[in-house]
Amino acid sequence: MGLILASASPRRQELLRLITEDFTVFPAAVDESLPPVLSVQKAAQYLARKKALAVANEYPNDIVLGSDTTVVLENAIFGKPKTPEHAAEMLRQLSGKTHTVITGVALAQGERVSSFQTETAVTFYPLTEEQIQAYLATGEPMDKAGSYGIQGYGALLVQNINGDFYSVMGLPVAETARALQCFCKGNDVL
Ligand SMILES: Cc1cn([C@H]2C[C@H](O)[C@@H](COP(=O)(O)OP(=O)(O)OP(=O)(O)O)O2)c(=O)[nH]c1=O
Repeated sequence: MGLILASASPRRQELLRLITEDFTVFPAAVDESLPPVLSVQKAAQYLARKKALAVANEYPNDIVLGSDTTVVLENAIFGKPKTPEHAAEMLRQLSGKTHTVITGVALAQGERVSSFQTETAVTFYPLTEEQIQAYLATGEPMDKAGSYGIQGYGALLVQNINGDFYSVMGLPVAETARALQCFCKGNDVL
């Protein structure tokens, strides 16, 4: 029995390595559309479970970790930008406000699945159009929820966080380590 990370995210791979080097990567290819009745607060955990179960179905003997990070502002989900202008528009909306980054984490083995989510409040400085364009020019926004990376140049946008930095980056490392221990003992994670 091994551990599989069902993620194409290089950040998640980097963060999981803080827990263990002994895992393989098998990105989950799932439809990330959301049921209309699902609240935005539950979307990240819903998608984390969907990713983990999709890969667990392929590898029923292994433990599979799936995760999803969403940026939520005023009850709207900001996913990964489709174009640079879409990214700029997200950053204009996030400017000077506090949003919530929700990261869902799911562990699955066969049909067994257990999950949790963490929420971090992130406050942006008010951003000028010049700052937004300069950040876009780094290329960093394009593969990240909310069009920013707190671990990179995006650090310059952030005035304050309240919660887990690593959860914003893509994986709440300490909680995931403890969840893995619980799951491996046959218990639910939280
Ligand atoms: C908010 C924020 C997100 N991100 C990244 C983490 C995730 O890679 C991405 C959120 O998109 P996700 O859909 O959660 O993950 P992904 O598509 O990159 O990978 P996979 O679905 O295969 O697991 O945004 C950062 O790197 N830094 C940040 O500050």
